[in-house]
Amino acid sequence: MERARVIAEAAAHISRELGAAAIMVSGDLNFEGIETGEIPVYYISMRPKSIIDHLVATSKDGKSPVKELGDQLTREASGNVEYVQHAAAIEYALEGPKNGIVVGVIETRGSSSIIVHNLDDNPLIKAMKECEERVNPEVMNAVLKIAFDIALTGREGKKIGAAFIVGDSEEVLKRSHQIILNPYEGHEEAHRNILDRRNWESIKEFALLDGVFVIDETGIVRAAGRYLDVDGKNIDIEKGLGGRHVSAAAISRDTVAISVTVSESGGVLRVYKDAKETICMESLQPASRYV
Ligand SMILES: Nc1ncnc2c1ncn2[C@@H]1O[C@H](COP(=O)(O)OP(=O)(O)OP(=O)(O)O)[C@@H](O)[C@H]1O
Repeated sequence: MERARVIAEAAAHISRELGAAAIMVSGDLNFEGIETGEIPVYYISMRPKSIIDHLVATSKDGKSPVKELGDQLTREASGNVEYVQHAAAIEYALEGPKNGIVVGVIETRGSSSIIVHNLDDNPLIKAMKECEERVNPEVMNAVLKIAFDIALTGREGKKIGAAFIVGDSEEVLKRSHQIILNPYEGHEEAHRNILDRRNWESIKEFALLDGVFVIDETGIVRAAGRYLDVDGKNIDIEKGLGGRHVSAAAISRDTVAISVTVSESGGVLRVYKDAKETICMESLQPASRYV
């Protein structure tokens, strides 16, 4: 039997035995005709760039070829685990499995890996769940979906950035002002509710404006085009990030709001809580589901 088939059969067997919630596949593997016991198979998109960078960061410091190969395999294995964690967290935020085991199958030209991953131990999912303790999970979920979409597709073919400050909205409004007229002012709540998908297009449109979105605990957009009047001193975030990220982190220190940002430059989604970056993810194309 060809290698890919053997790997797919083995992954399906492991998944059935462990009662997995999903199989996540990357690479040229065909599950047609393989008994998966109704476990859904997701085809995930390419590895995020950060993981590829990590993989190719080989150190050539005079190590023996065997040690070099060992290091390369370790990097490859940890890169694959990170890749499955990342893809599973994105599917968690979209409509994918919420808990249990996910079996990841990564097929590259040189190697095949089967990774058994417990979603309960996924650091990104844990961080999302911690946010959900503070903000209505449905509201958090809607914000993440919109943010992923903005990170992935931008607007009119251009990459754009955005920031959503979610929860504790009275305090956030007190610590901010409009830089342009608030496009949500005076509109009925039904048209400002982030839980209603029909309002998502206009939210994405207003993401083009300068400033942040302020969203209350029930999902009502209180304002867009809002400037955060916060003190960015002593905010310890990744070097190279500017005003959008510093102010988003600072407002999460000064209030109990959660900040979700999308960077214009790299399409990276970050979440700040209590001034700390708790999530940093490159956007990936949503997986396509096979079963
Ligand atoms: N204090 C603030 N409050 C609200 N919005 C802000 C604030 N500072 C900056 N912004 C918004 O962020 C945009 C980008 O600013 P800047 O490039 O300094 O941030 P950044 O963190 O580097 O973001 P990106 O990675 O997306 O470029 C500004 O055009 C503005 O819309």
